[in-house]
Amino acid sequence: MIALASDHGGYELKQKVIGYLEANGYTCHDFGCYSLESCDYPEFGRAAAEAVAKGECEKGIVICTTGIGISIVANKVPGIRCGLCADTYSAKMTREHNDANMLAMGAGIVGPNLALSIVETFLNTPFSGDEKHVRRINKIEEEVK
Ligand SMILES: O=C(CO)[C@H](O)[C@H](O)COP(=O)(O)O
Repeated sequence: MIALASDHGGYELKQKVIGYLEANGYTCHDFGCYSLESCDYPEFGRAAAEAVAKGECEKGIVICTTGIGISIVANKVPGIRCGLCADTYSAKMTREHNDANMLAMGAGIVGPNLALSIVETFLNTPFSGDEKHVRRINKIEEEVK
């Protein structure tokens, strides 16, 4: 189960991502928004992040115009490591090194084809499990206690 959320700026790209995910066998839980009407990204991004933090969804993908605001919101939820990615290298590295459980993208930054490549890379790259990365992630979790 993948949690998704966007504001109006990310709505159309989110619909494309949902279509891609469902076509590839994923189940999606869309926490909103549900139209192009202007809205506030914090409420939707927080709802998706809380579902991931509680284990109700395995991973989350959040989208606004830049990806910045909604990634800030997601990263304020304890247990969330949300990587803002505009390229597939970052998507690979945020899984391998940061064990990111959420991906943020900016619909005004990445086009739909690149966005779907980023999503595919993010979902199919495992955490490396390297001791140094585990240690660093544990330090992140200590910082937010
Ligand atoms: O990228 C964003 C936050 O980081 C938002 O999508 C953006 O700020 C929305 O702006 P507007 O209401 O002017 O469309």
